[in-house]
Amino acid sequence: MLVDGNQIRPIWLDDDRTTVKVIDQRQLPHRFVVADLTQVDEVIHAIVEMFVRGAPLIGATGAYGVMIAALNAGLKNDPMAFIEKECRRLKAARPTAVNLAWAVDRVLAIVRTAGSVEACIDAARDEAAAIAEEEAENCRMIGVHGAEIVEAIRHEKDRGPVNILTHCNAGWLACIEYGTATAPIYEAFNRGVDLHVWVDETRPLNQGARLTAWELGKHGVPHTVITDNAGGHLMQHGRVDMVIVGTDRSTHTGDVANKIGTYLKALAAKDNGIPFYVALPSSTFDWTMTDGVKEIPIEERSPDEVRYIQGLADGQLTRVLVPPETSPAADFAFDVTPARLVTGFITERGVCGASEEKIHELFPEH
Ligand SMILES: CSC[C@H]1O[C@H](OP(=O)(O)O)[C@H](O)[C@@H]1O
Repeated sequence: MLVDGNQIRPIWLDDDRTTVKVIDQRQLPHRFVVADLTQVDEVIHAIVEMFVRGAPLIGATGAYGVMIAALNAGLKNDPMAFIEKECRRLKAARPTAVNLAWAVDRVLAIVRTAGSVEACIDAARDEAAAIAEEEAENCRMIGVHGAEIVEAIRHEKDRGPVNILTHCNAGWLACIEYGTATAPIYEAFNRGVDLHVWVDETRPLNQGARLTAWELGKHGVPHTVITDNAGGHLMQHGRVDMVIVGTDRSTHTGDVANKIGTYLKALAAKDNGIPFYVALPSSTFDWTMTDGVKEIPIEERSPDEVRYIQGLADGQLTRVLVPPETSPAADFAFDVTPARLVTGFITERGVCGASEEKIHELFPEH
């Protein structure tokens, strides 16, 4: 994506072809900081602490983590055993986004057949790069297919912009390029469609207020940051025409795990007859699980993410305590929206209904 005249991605390989560079998203929008990852522990730390986040980006980061494991395997007595162990650690970094395990397993399968350690390094590097490029193209196509929906809504309206509500950050900062939920927004905006985005702040880490607002602003997309609880009110008053969100893991039966609060937006959309779309590359479908509410693991993170909020004060990034020091807190990072509340999935192959039958029509190979 173009940011202040520079084409950048949230992750890239340094010219040395061994150092993985990532934008430290914890510090956006107020600080643009790049972190260097050269050790598997650093990759795991970057995923756990959310330097990088978002299913496709977590997957790409895990993929490059396999390359780093191979780079570190050379001095080990049993390099392959070392790589296998490091892959298990990488996959355990965060439980909900299916892309992490999918990407690590895909690279590891190639590495297992590579032979020498040098060959393992090259194979891992090439497969990680391939995953990144495939996901970038998948997100571009999500934008192409999703923009058709936005344009159709624009034509149905007699006046005013298409008002789109999105939750959390399913933008290019969560991917490689374009984003998932934001891809149709960027594509429709680039086509000249009059649109506006309601950006849920998305407590507790404010991925919407911090990240979605930042990237939409950099692209010049009209947007308004709102509290997480304002969406229902706006829907009741006809100020939301569609909802587009991303997902960290969606079952092949149509249940959608996404940032906490998504389920409540889907309920409000259903109650107000507003289309609720989920944008994802097929790498984010879970082809084994059938009941998302029962089966999808929901990450619980440190209560301090709820108790403290970060912002800019006197030019300094500052954390402040919100509840009483003595009040316990709980931080459920995701929830699951049942398929019955989902209008459709926007994928790289097109748009389909949120049912096993319709998903498998689009992806018959699964
Ligand atoms: C395109 S996946 C984006 C997805 O990931 C976010 O979670 P997190 O910021 O914790 O990685 C959120 O659920 C987004 O919708």
